[in-house]
Amino acid sequence: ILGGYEARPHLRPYMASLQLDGQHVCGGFLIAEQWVLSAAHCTEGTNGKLFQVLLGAHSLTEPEPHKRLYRVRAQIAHPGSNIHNNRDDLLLLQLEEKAELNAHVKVLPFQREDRDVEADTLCEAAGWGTVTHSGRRPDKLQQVERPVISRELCNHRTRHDQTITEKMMCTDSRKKDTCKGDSGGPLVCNGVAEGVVTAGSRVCGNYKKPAIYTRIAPYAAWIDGVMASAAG
Ligand SMILES: NCc1cccc(Nc2n[nH]c3ncnc(Nc4cccc(O)c4)c23)c1
Repeated sequence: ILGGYEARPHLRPYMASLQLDGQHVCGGFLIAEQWVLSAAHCTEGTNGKLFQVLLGAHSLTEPEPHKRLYRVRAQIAHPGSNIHNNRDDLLLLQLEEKAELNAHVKVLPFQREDRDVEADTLCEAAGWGTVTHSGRRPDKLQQVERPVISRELCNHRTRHDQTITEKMMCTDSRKKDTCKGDSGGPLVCNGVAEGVVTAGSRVCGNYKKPAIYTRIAPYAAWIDGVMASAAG
């Protein structure tokens, strides 16, 4: 997160850190007791290795009550996701067991009504992604508030030039923005997860390249289907 600030500890008890060999790779969030939603691009370069999912954390390194690392039973990328574009950039992770829910570990509801969030709506992104252009990684969860911008503006040829589909949304990226390692985290508007951070052009903090999110509502049926079929 560029231009943000340290989150109030455990005020975002749905936040997940997707890790490989103890290293934060991407964000994610708890959508059900045994399921985390993240971004398919997070699996690039992982050589098919399964993530471990850290829940209940504020600091990535310090011991904290309710902080727990979960093994992953299955990682299911959306069938339409691919390395060449940002379409269908969603990843479902089934935890080895149901997460122990408590004050520090909670499920975040996601939007099921497929309707655009109005431009200028203030939403929040959070994550352990880089906090400087030189790539400094924070130990503690960061957050930033960003206004939604219209798909029309985001699709302008000087911005993302007609690549933003109706299954994506954008926020202003002037100075304050999501960045490397924030992918997979939720964009929360009025307490509901409306989007999942996708890297897009990978640029951070430049107003010419607004932040892009995969809208969740268009994928509600896919998400429900995967969770139902893997249940038990
Ligand atoms: N703001 C959109 C967004 C959301 C999520 C991730 C991203 N960026 C990135 N995702 N993956 C990456 N691998 C390498 N570099 C990256 N961006 C980067 C790194 C240093 C300085 C800088 O200005 C930008 C990214 C960008």
